[in-house]
Amino acid sequence: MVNKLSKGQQVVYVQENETSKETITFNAGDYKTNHEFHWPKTGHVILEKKPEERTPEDIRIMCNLMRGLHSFRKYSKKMQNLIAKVVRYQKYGRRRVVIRKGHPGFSFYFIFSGAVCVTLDEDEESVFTKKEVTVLRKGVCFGEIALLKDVPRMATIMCLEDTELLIVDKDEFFDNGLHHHIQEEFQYRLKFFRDLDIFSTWPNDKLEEISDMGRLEEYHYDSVIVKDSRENEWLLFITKGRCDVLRLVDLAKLHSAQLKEEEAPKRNPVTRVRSRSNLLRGDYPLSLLPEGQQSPYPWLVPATLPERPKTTGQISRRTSKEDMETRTRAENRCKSAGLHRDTSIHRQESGTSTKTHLNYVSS
Ligand SMILES: Nc1ncnc2c1ncn2[C@@H]1O[C@@H]2COP(=O)(O)O[C@H]2[C@H]1O
Repeated sequence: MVNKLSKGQQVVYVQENETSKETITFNAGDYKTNHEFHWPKTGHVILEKKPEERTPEDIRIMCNLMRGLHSFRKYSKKMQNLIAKVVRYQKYGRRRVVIRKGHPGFSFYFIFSGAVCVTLDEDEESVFTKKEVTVLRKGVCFGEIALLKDVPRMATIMCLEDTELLIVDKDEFFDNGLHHHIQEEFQYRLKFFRDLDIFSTWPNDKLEEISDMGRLEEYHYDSVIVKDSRENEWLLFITKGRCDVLRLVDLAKLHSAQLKEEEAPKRNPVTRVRSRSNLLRGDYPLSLLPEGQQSPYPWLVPATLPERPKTTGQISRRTSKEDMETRTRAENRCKSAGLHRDTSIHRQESGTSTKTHLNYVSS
């Protein structure tokens, strides 16, 4: 059963109940608020009570509040009720260390608001100077490894801003069977790695080690996974879906293009265009060549390109269709002249889903 609500000028269709099999006919993400909610007063009142004093109504309210956290939603209804019964609240300020690497583990955490950083470094302050760091935000849970494996904490977790955490302590974690769900996720990751050819010669304990340190993340269509791979400290494995690897090079800055141009000033009728536009400080990006304009590199003949696959990520997001075609033509001209490409695209796939699931391993 689908309900119709009006939202300003738009009409929004929503599922009436959780068990309905109807698919939503709009992208829920378009309506997501950017406002981050803090733990409300009603929640504080409930969490001040001891677990045994919390009423069914309290549990219902708690579950509603926690269902905004995707790691909480993964649990069954029954398990959600159990978590809501035993969870406690704690707020940490910026720079506070929640977990320190090497210490024993006593609790498991859900982030309700704010952001924390994961670091394997001895000096946790490095998170404020490193370019690329692992940040965990609202909805993510952490602190499961030390509890499950009965080992010291694998990493230090430090708050990047004021952060609200909902905490399940070790005894409740096991008494309520929370570890089963997490163990299943561990098994899934380990099996994934074991089935990969590149790890076929790895011993089990090493595979388990990288699998434990891995994270499973989910990305929606058209979202950027890594902005700059040179700054990235992770090895990424696609477990489901597909993504493009894009390389952007600013043609206007290409030294080799400049050299070619300087080598053939007489043959190059487009020097005119350059001085007229005065845009480019010496370089002439082929992508800016107007349609019908004679090429500055007459030996380059534009060829018809086979249709390119639709790309996700920055290029398709930033450029219009025309922009994309111009870019592709330019790229082709460069390629046939042995110059640099302005973009290079490698498609990486696993399955055909529009969502991409990644298994991360820190390098
Ligand atoms: N590489 C990582 N990326 C994100 N989180 C991690 C990473 N390694 C460890 N963690 C989390 O940080 C927590 C530190 O305490 P635990 O080892 O108990 O559990 C760990 C995981 O939940």
